[in-house]
Amino acid sequence: MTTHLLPQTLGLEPSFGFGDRLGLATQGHVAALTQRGGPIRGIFAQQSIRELARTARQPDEVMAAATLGLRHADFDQPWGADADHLKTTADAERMLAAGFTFFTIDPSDFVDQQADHDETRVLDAKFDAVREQLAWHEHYVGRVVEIPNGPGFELDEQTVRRAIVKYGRAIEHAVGLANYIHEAARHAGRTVELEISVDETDQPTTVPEHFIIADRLRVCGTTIASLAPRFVGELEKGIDYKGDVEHLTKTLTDHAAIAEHLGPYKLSLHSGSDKLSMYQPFAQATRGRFHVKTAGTSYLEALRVVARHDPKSFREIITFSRSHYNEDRATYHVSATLNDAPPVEDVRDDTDLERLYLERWDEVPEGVGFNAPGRQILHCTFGSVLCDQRLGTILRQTIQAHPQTYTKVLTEHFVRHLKPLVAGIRSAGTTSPRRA
Ligand SMILES: O=C(O)[C@@H](O)[C@H](O)[C@H](O)C(=O)CO
Repeated sequence: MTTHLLPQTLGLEPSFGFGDRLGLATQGHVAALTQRGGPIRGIFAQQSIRELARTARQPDEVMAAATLGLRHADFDQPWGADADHLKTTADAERMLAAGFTFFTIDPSDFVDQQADHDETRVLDAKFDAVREQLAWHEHYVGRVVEIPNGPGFELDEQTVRRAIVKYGRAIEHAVGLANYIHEAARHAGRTVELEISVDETDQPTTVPEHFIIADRLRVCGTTIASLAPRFVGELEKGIDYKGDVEHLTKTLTDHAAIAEHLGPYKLSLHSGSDKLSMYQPFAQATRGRFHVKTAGTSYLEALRVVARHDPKSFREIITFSRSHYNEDRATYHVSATLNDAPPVEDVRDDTDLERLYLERWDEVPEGVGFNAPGRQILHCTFGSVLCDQRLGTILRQTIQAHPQTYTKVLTEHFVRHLKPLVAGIRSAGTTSPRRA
């Protein structure tokens, strides 16, 4: 059976990112996608520059691990490779050289988040400072926007000024980096696709802001495969969605209508691990034009293998992770504190300890609110554990000694993720491109 050993662009097909911080998870990822992925394509090589730095890995190691896992699994479908959260041309060069095909541009360093809170006097001063450079203000003020099958709104002066101050420089940076990536890929004889991610802001991306971002990209000739807005609610690492799913669904429908009208392009869900209550509405509202990005949850399932085969080392990893959590959580959206989960010495039973630190949303007894601070403490400290000579070695050796267990727990875990996504595609009545 021939296999697709090289990643390729996936276009508008529904896709799912299986970030793998150990480089040992691909076979479990493939098993889950093959079992319950339906029309969803897999992105089996996915790491952000931040993850590479925290795990001291190189892009070509990520690509090699995914390719090896796919070869062992005899995988014969198209797949993608996501160079995630790129901020500079140097980031892009590294990932292009390693053969990545999907480039996620992260212009968040140029997003002025304070604009959401600035009083008019301050906002006007900031706007006056950029109005010459970002001379597209007149193009939007007073415009009445009617999106087919979507929202209608008027772009008043304050809305446009705030959007320009908040996102204007970020859009310019994203367009510049997109042009660089396309030119570098052309020189290398490669085909690539782009995502723009503005998901890591404190405030949600409003529908008018999304419209202005997408329309500027269109006017500048920047074609994207996907866009990652900051959705409403709380999308914390390693746990389910926190918020009003009904309100989320309404905003997803609006965002999807803009993507259809100004693209088409996919909506991308970052921190997509374990967002079980989001998946069906997300897939349905986008009518299958979505990308879901996960990474931390595969690392947590690796710790589950240690919990089951070497509980003593699992205890040591928890204690070590707790000692690093307050520092490592700095760039991640999490709410757990060390007081929310007990130190290992307070939990005698090993099974209880696995449940306390690795409990999943669908294992929570009916009526008990899902909150998993232990998951967040372990999720954010992946880099410290993997780079610790002793514990990183124990973790890798345990997985290599019990590959079937890792494949089993990953398959079970990602089937839970994929089932609601496929159900959402089907309930939207789309006939997403069938597998070749
Ligand atoms: O930790 C990271 O930097 C990545 O996993 C990043 O958060 C990624 O974009 C993501 O959201 C995966 O869940």
